[in-house]
Amino acid sequence: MTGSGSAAPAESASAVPVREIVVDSLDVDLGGTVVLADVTVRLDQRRIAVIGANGSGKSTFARVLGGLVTPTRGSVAVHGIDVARQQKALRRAVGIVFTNPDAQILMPTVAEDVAFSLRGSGLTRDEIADRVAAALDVYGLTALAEAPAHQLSGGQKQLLALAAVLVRRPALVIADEPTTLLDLGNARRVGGILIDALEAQLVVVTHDLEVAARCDVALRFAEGRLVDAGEPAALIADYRALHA
Ligand SMILES: Nc1ncnc2c1ncn2[C@@H]1O[C@H](COP(=O)(O)OP(=O)(O)OP(=O)(O)O)[C@@H](O)[C@H]1O
Repeated sequence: MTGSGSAAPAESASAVPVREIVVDSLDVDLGGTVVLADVTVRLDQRRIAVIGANGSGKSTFARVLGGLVTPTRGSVAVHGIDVARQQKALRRAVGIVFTNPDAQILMPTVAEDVAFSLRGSGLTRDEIADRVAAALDVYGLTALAEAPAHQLSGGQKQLLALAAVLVRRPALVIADEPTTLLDLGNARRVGGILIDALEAQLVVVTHDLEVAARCDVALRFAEGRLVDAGEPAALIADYRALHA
């Protein structure tokens, strides 16, 4: 299909219902450049892959969904939340994992950084401690709980950033190249968590076509336009053929 219309619904791996992302005639101009043009799509699948060439607009699309870039024209609703008008509700609903984890580390130690995500959550100290311990365990960071966060390796920081986002249990997780810095074992660990175990809806921007293939739907951007949306296997085969 072309850049407008609905992506074909795909079966969700999770029994938990997901809500919808509705993008209507979205344009984004940045610094006088058209970065996204006329993007229209409805997404109710749980795992959504965003692929395409460097500079095609993938990260900008993800940043719009996360409220970090404002639409120039058109509208975007994430689970019924207007991204341009309801920033506070959007921040509660969405967790964003950036490519550069340094930008997300806010506290001196690993455990404090994960706990910081739960400030204002209404949980008791004990509940926070339990959630933090469980998150550190899932990401293999327990032994580093008291380590200075800024001294971790790049891959360990990536795991910490994921733990700090997912501990809040957001309804939508946006991950921009989440496995870029990870070794094979940790890439599998993170892929397993995001793709297989997560109950939240996931938008993952990735150049890793194996990750994209494991999603329920894939979107392909080219030169700021959504040029393909649908079942990942066929879409990826077409994309590979373009570069054969
Ligand atoms: N703040 C900005 N001002 C002007 N142009 C921008 C800005 N941010 C991004 N762009 C441009 O928008 C285009 C799309 O960028 P974007 O980061 O969304 O692409 P991408 O598909 O995620 O690329 P990559 O795969 O390389 O990460 C690029 O040409 C980029 O230079």
